[in-house]
Amino acid sequence: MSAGIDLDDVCCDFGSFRAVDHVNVSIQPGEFFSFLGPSGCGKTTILRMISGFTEPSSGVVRIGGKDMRGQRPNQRPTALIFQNLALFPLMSVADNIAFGLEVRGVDRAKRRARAEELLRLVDLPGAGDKMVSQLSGGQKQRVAIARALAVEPAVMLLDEPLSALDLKLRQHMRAELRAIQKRTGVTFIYITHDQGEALAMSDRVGVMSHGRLQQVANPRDIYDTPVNGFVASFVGENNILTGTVGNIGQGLATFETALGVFRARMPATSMGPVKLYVRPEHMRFSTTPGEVNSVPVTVGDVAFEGNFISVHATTANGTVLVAELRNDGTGAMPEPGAAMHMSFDPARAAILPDETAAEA
Ligand SMILES: Nc1ncnc2c1ncn2[C@@H]1O[C@H](COP(=O)(O)OP(=O)(O)OP(=O)(O)O)[C@@H](O)[C@H]1O
Repeated sequence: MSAGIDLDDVCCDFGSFRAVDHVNVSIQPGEFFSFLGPSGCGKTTILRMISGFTEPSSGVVRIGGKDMRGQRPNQRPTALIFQNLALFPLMSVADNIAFGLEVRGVDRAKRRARAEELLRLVDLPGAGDKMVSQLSGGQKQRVAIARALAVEPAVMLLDEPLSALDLKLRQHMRAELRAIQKRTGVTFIYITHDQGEALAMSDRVGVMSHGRLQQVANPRDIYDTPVNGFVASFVGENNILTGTVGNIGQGLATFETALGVFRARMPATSMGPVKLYVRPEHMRFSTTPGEVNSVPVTVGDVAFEGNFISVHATTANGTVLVAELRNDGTGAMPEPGAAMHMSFDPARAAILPDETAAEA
């Protein structure tokens, strides 16, 4: 019932502009896979090439191992869900869900039974007789998913389906979508520019920039071990320092900056420019200098955010460093104006090819 998808060296050109640039990825049957990236990076174009609305300029899309060249959208085992749901407002919920089955000539009793089954699946049991106009945004979204699932697609393609919903509902629907995907076992391909959505729902995430797939990994690895400055900066926050690499050995390197010499992981030797990236939650404060990677600072803004405390501090040369401290009552809590030391564990900092280099 679910199928894998292979994008084999796929490119898509619009005139002289290359929107998708040599993308290679294999998505497993039953996987929840997200393409994550900023506006214009080529996500929708990838989805359109999978669904058949756009043909690749070169390369091959395979669904369930089958070459899709020449296969029209309605010949592909895919269903597409957009932000604008295009439900029929004057039809009942059940008729909306069963619409695709009616087109295929399935009889009324079977359509109704299938609609009820799908309503239970999306957690709207008994809502079949309601009109679409009586539903909330989140309920409409679930009806749209049920309607797409009615025709038993092997692959669901979701194009920012939650972006029209308010924040609370969006967060709730993340868990719903994930649960629906697990229950059905259908392959979900989800595109979004919202890192929180991609990280929370996906088995794996493909981060894109300028038509290129920068990294494909599970959410934890995307966040903890980004391969370059673009991924590090697009997914989460960072303190970023410029400098030059000194000695390299056993995965760690020294990095000479205007603030002093630091040690950090260097996952790959890069021929181009590199920068040092440290996430705010890995910065520590102390009243005495730390043993490694320590820099004296003057504490600036201390913002209480509930579960964490965000602290800005300034070094002697005016560089602003940001820390996020857990609000758990442990560790020295910086006070505005205090002279302190900030430090970070070398294993928690990375020297990576810099952002502009990754995007070039
Ligand atoms: N039919 C087209 N003709 C010309 N250029 C196009 C066409 N479709 C897309 N593009 C361009 O290709 C690039 C990628 O577009 P795409 O819609 O895939 O991006 P996206 O990552 O989905 O962005 P968004 O998040 O804003 O939807 C953009 O620069 C866009 O302007």
